[in-house]
Amino acid sequence: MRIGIITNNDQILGSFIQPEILSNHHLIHFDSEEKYINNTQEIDVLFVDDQLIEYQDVKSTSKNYLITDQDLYSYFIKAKKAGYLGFILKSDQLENELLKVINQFNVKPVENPESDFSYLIKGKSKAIQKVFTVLEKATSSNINVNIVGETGTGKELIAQAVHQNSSRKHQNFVAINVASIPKELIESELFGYEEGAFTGASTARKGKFEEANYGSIFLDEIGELPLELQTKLLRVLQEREVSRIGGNEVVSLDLRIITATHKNLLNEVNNGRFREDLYYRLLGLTIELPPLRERKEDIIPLSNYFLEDYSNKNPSVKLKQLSEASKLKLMNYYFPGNIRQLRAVIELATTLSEGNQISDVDLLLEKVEIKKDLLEKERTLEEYNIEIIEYFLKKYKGKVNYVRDVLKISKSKIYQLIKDDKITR
Ligand SMILES: Nc1ncnc2c1ncn2[C@@H]1O[C@H](COP(=O)(O)OP(=O)(O)OP(=O)(O)O)[C@@H](O)[C@H]1O
Repeated sequence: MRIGIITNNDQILGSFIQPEILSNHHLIHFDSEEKYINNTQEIDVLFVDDQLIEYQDVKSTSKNYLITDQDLYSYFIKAKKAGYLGFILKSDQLENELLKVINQFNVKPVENPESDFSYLIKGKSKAIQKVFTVLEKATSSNINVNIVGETGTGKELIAQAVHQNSSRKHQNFVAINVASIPKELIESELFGYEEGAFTGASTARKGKFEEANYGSIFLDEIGELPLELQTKLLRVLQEREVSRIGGNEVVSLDLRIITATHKNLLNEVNNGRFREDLYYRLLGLTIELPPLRERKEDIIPLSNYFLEDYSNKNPSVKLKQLSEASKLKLMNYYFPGNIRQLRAVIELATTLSEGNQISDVDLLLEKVEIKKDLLEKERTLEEYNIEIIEYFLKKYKGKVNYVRDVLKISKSKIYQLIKDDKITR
């Protein structure tokens, strides 16, 4: 049995309810950000702060209660009409009232309330179970976490799961994608600046480290951090303090650092692109997210979850089922964009399909097409090989692992061709 509370009012969790008191129950705190609210379908009993009433779709399967400070009959009627079973008042009795409602549903305390990740991360494959085991270790300590996986495998989701299941869950989770910020802005984004620190710094601004203090910071694509900033980051991590650009004040840091990369960082170290000392500082626990094609048993459960999620978020969209042919098509596809691509394909198919079923033609999967003129010129077999390998290497943006899997050839063969200048990446 899972209990949820949606509120953006810290007071409710702060002064009225001590989170530890409810921690025997599976209390999940959502804030007003839509992404959390949209994750409430699997909650059994949900308490919603009345200030957020318009955000919450009470058609979800949970039993919904309002938390309100308006003891008004008309309000009660409104809540009933909106599908709420009742309401409890924001008062110093709030905690008792909450427990009364919970007990009414015979909610059994869960044995280990900190270790259920399945409300956020879907999938039942062995690979994902292994991820859950490492996640459990990560959340019960303050260790750094490093997530490795191809694009779209769920690295950011895992980072959120680490944060939301840790003792820091009521503090900020701040994510920053190093690769998406122009090089010259990364430093001020991470460390902040004082007014007048440089031209254009008309007001002082906190950096991401300060924003994340007491919570967690997620440094996505850390392998892209320029070398000079790696030195500064190392200093911040060693001294556990930060000061803004152009400032003298030092802020002590108490946060968890979660990093992610699609690159093999050790290779980057060996190639002199990543500082070895920083690599070891950040190392901590590593969570490897396998590509979707290596956990095929997750494809259909994930597809069903995305179908449900999409129709929950768009009340005018009916929940549709996958036909047998469409399941087969999904199972046989390669998914270079992993789970992100699967989600997009399913959402588009829902829109394209007529009726209650999604057929295989509704699933638009990018095809790998060999150039038509391939056979027009005469070549040796070796030349054909080179042309095909080069074609796929370009298609998959230089990702040798993809090409290896598609063409079933060894990585060393590809690297040899690159080394011999027979193909370019
Ligand atoms: N196990 C999962 N269960 C449900 N949704 C998932 C799962 N894994 C990934 N997703 C969804 O797939 C999409 C991509 O995930 P996410 O952004 O976490 O990937 P990423 O590895 O961080 O990608 P990138 O490397 O491109 O930043 C998101 O919409 C996320 O919610």
